Amino acid sequence: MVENLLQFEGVSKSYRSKPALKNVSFTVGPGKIIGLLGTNGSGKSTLMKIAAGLIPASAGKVTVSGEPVGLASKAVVSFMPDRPLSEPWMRVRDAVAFYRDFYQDFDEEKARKMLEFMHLEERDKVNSLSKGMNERLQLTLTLSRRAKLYLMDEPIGGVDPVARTKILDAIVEFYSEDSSLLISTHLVRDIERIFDEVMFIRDGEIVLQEDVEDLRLKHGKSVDDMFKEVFAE
Ligand SMILES: Nc1ncnc2c1ncn2[C@@H]1O[C@H](COP(=O)(O)OP(=O)(O)OP(=O)(O)O)[C@@H](O)[C@H]1O
Repeated sequence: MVENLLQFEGVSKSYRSKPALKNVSFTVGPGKIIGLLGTNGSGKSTLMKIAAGLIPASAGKVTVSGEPVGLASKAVVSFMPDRPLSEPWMRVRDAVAFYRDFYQDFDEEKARKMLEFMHLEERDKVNSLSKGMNERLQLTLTLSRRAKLYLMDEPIGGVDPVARTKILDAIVEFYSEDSSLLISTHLVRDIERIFDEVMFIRDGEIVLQEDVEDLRLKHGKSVDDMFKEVFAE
């Protein structure tokens, strides 16, 4: 039996009375890079935060490797938030030390290699890093944990095309194939080359989940073309 790394069953979430996720069900298998694609406000961050155990669902069931989301799942899920998790005084080396002390599964050797790949200096102040360099640091910290499931919320949002390429190359280079990676974005064209599978989310509902090769064969379209078609206003 193939183990489901992440499973949502009938998950809904409302903020006060406003629905953000409506009866969402899907599974993520091991060894895949999956794109969670949707326009602004479609529910991507909400879904990510629920999977990471940062906010509760209003209804439904969420499991990671068969266990309900909670302390045990947090130990095997590495979440890259859309804003940096660091203190203003920190240098890159402090941020790395902070992660090392906090997460037992942190691979310092891998972090060093990634910092080098990303052209980040250990003495750089986190506060004075550009947006793109900051995203590189967040990605380094997130991927340096030996997790089963990586969740990345808009890892290439707000950076220029050169930085995007570097970040995507780092994901491909440093991702370990026995884990899975769920990446949310609306920048489909730049990133579709790295996806095995895509999920389209619209107004809080998953409207398509498909293997990227199948999608291209079946519809004769790139993911980006499909995305534009599904989300045309
Ligand atoms: N803390 C909150 N309080 C109230 N409403 C919220 C909150 N967070 C999100 N929402 C609403 O829930 C819906 C889904 O938001 P969410 O942030 O999940 O979307 P998203 O797809 O990540 O969007 P974006 O690409 O713009 O980041 C939106 O309508 C948003 O306004």
